[in-house]
Amino acid sequence: DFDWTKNERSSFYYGTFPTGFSWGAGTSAYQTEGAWNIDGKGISIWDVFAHKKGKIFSNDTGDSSCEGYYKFKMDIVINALSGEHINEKGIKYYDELINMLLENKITPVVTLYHWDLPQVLQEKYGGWQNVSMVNYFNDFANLCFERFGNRVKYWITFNNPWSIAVEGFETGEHAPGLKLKGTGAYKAAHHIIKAHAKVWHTYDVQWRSKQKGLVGISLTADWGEPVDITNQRDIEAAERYIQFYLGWFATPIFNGDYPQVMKDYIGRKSGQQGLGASRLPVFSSQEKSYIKGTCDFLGLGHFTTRYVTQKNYPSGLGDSYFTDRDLAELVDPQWPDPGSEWLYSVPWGFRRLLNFVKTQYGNPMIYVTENGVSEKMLCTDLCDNWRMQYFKDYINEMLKAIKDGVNVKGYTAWSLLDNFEWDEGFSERFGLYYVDFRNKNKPRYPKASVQFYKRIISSNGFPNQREVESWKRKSVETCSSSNQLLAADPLIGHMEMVTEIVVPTVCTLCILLSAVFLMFLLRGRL
Ligand SMILES: CCCCCCCCCCCCC/C=C/[C@@H](O)[C@@H](N)CO[C@@H]1O[C@H](CO)[C@H](O)[C@H](O)[C@H]1O
Repeated sequence: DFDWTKNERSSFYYGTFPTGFSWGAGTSAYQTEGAWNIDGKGISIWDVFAHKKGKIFSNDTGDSSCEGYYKFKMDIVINALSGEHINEKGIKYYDELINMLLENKITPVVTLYHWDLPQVLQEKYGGWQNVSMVNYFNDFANLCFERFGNRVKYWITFNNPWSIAVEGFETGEHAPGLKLKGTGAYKAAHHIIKAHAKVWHTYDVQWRSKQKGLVGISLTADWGEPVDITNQRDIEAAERYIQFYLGWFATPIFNGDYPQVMKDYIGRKSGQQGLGASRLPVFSSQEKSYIKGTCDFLGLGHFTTRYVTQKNYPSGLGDSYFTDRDLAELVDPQWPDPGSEWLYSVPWGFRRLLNFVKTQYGNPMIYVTENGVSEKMLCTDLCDNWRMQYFKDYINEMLKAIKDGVNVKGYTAWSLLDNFEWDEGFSERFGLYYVDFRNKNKPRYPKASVQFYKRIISSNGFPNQREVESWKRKSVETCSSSNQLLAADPLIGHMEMVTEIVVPTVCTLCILLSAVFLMFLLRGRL
């Protein structure tokens, strides 16, 4: 069992990762591609949500975003870190993307669902509130296995189902923007877990022997640390925090059913509300055994930590996912928080979370799929010291976890590029590369952190103190010149406008005027 009382916070560990450890940087379709209505692409729930006024910071949309649909070839070069109707143009785009990744010796790890459900499925069936999504998602996954599976060997069914369920159907901050408090998130999660399991079985039965790939799911979770490690009630509250976050999805997939503590708490509160059944749906015994074991590897997204303490929420006063947990979340004001208001840098929480996964789910193979830190929109400093510090410390805690025996096989930094940060629009930047969204060409500029991350990758870790300390210095040296280029960008943008709009317009006018003048001249002569 996980030992809650052991909280060792050791100093920096110099050493390297096991040979063959994988390194990467992540992106997602809606957040980077743009081209929202091009080449026959259907409309997704995020297209519709972002077009509604007042849903996204500054009413930003992902309509053009980083223009990744057009610029992916360039992005692959910079990433060289060491239904019924099938849209063939879309298939061609992903074909080329995958081929180009492979040509550049980058292994594609493909996420089938990163939140952009076709809007038609939302309108017709209620999206993830409806069990019919299980079959639709399975058809889609099957098509992807058929078309891309000869080249893609790592498949992730869902990215961060916690956010899909809670932010999409409980708080309504994400698409489809529904506030079905205390029921919607549980129902969505139930169907997502079933859909995941079905897709894993489809791969297992129809494709695995030919394609020899792996299918996993990517779960995101914060770490929850008891406020008082000697207080049993705080320890139990912290464990509930994790079980309602990670365990909600991981326990059915690894152990066959929802965490007991979720069944107990939601069941009791539903009873107190006078409901005949728990708001947490129930898996039949057949479903439990079908779902159990449907994970070849666990993708793990992790960004931050909370202190947790017991807090009772009497039933009947606005029941929700949040009040079902009977806990309060706290943060230490000393923790650095450079960007998103929910994101505090607490590296030691990462090692604790990884060890929790090891003890709870039988030490599965883990790929860290998302980990990173943002800065606010107005920050245009490419010398991102705080991000270098974040990556250095979080990656180091992951290394310590590997030394503890956790089976981590790879790490993906979030994110390759600044991009559309969901309800925060473009106001929070997570990228290793800065994207100038003011310029229609969306130029990319390397931040110091990408140089730093490249050094971690090429050394496969942190060889010794002297070398690691020199990395920051060297990375900052290169970012000052990029800062100058970025500062000149409005000027370049202005010059581009002059060459692309003003000059052609003036030339056209000149030609027209000359033609009119010539006509007058000829008329006079005749
Ligand atoms: C008792 C009542 C309390 C009510 C409190 C309600 C407030 C809840 C708000 C929840 C906000 C959680 C925000 C955290 C989200 C992250 O886990 C999530 N963003 C991680 O997902 C990935 O994030 C990346 C960067 O943010 C990136 O956008 C990626 O696409 C996501 O997968």
